[in-house]
This record gives sequence, structure tokens and C-alpha cells, in this order.
Amino acid sequence: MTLRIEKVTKRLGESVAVDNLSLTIPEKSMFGFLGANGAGKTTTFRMVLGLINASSGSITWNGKPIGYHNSHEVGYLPEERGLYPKMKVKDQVVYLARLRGMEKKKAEQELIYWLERFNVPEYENKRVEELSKGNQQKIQFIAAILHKPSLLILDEPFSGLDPLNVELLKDAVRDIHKKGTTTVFSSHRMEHVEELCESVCIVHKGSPVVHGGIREIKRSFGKKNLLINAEFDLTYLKGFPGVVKVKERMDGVTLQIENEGVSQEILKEINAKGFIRQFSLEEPSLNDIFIEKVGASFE
Ligand SMILES: Nc1ncnc2c1ncn2[C@@H]1O[C@H](COP(=O)(O)OP(=O)(O)OP(=O)(O)O)[C@@H](O)[C@H]1O
Repeated sequence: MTLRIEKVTKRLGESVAVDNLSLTIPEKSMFGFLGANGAGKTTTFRMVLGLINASSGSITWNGKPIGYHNSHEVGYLPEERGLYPKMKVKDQVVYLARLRGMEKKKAEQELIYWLERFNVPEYENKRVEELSKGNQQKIQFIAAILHKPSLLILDEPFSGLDPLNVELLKDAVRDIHKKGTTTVFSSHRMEHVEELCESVCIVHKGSPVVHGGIREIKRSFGKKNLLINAEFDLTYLKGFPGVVKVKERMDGVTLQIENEGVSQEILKEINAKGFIRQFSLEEPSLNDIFIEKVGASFE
């Protein structure tokens, strides 16, 4: 049950949205698909789902392209939310679940479970247009997972949700993944990706620039972050050998350094200058890696 994307290219008009992309996403993994705006994530998802055709290359789930015969194995939360505004939540979600082969009674039971879990049991008989955007998103998430797909594709699942709802959705994604669902999601929020994913791919202009396990990616990046909080000014360390970047924080500075050895030299340098409240060496964040590899900052 592997998702295999092989040498896939998609031309859209004049531009190449996806450029010779190859990726293998193993069964039961939680995979983050990242990239700047316009990098080709949504286009890739749409090709995986068979909603649009690749210009060249092949995409298979469990050895077969996704189409009519196996679409019930897949759940998809699209980036553009697409529920019928006039339809009641229950009618809509149950209808979609039945299209994916679920029995009506079972779908109704599962819907009640999820509405309660998401703290919105009262929405069952409301029309979608009566719900806020964030709550519509929770309903659309329920619609994507109710039939228990074996492959779940979530395009920006956390965008537009308040912090409490982000946590609710993250827990749900984690639980669904633990039950054996291969989960692929895109997000611009690197902290969510670090928290949830084992592996990631960062695409830039349609091709991967980083691909692999998060731990290995961080290790091979080499550079580290050094967090210092002291009672004296530290910004002069900008020119210190081995310091790549200095970011000021309310409570000190974060230095991006070339390697661990540089932190020893910095400690020697500042040791006698005054009281040091914090001096800690950390792995680079996925955000640091993204910014360097893609050269863009986040929304
Ligand atoms: N229908 C279309 N016609 C022409 N070009 C398109 C079309 N749809 C997308 N593109 C182009 O394809 C590229 C990839 O777009 P895509 O929506 O896949 O990016 P994305 O990574 O999902 O971006 P975002 O993070 O902003 O959602 C972009 O350059 C975009 O302008």
C-alpha cells in the first residue's frame, strides 16, 4: 500500500507546476509535503487523486492509479473548502460517505461521534452556510475521514483554525494515523509538521529540494541554533567566526552557527562578561531549513 509518484510532470499553460517529481510514501507513514506558495503541492495532490492527469509520469496507490474502482480507499480535504452551503451537515456528510460505500446507519453513528469529539454536536441539522469558516472546515475534515480511508490527503488542514481547534484536529489526525492510515498533508506551519510527521519533502518550483526523515534532514543540515540570554548585549556576536545569523528575541538572541564547535568558542568569549541566564544548543528548526532551501519566508 505504497503511494508511488514516479517522474511526474504537470504543465499548466505556459508554466510547469510539477517538474519530474519522484516520491515514495510508505504505507502507514505520516508525510509532510511542503513548499512555498505556488510550489506545486495542490497540483500534485490533484494528480494523486486522479482529478487531473499528469502530463507525464505515473502515480500509483497500492500498484494502481487512483480512480473510480479504488477512490473509496482515499480521503481528501481540499484546500478550497467545497461543501454545499444550503445542505444540512448531516445530509451532506452522510451522502458523501454513502458514495464511498458506507452504510447510512453506520455513517450517521460515526458522524455523531465526530461532531461530539469536535465539540459541535448541535451542528448536525444546521445548514453549512450557518457555520463559521473554521467550523465548516471541521465538517469537511469529518467528510474526508468518515469512511475510514487507507490513504488520507489533507491540503492545509490547519489553516484558519483557532489554537484549540488546531489541537482537536491534530489529535484526530494522530489517532487516524495510529490506526494505520497513510497520511499526507501540506502545511505552511512548520511547527505542526515537526510535531506530526516522520518524513517530509520540500518542493520548490515543482521539484524536491529536501526529502527524507526529519531527524536525518536536521542532522545533515549541519548548522545549529544557539540560544543565549545574558545580562549584557550579545548582538556584537554577529561578526564572530562561525556565526551565520543573529536573531534578536525579547529574552536574548538566537545565533545560527556553522557547527557545535562554534558554541564552545562563543562560551569562552562571553564567559567573563557577566551573568548568563541561558546558553543552549538546539537542532535547526524545519523553518530554518525551509528558509535556507527555498529562500522564502512563511505566511
Ligand atoms: N489552472 C491553472 N492554470 C495555470 N497555472 C496554474 C493553474 N493552477 C495552478 N497553476 C500554477 O501551478 C503552480 C503550482 O500551483 P499549486 O496550486 O499546485 O501550488 P501550491 O504549492 O499548492 O501553492 P499554495 O501553497 O499557494 O497553495 C503555480 O505556479 C500556479 O500558478
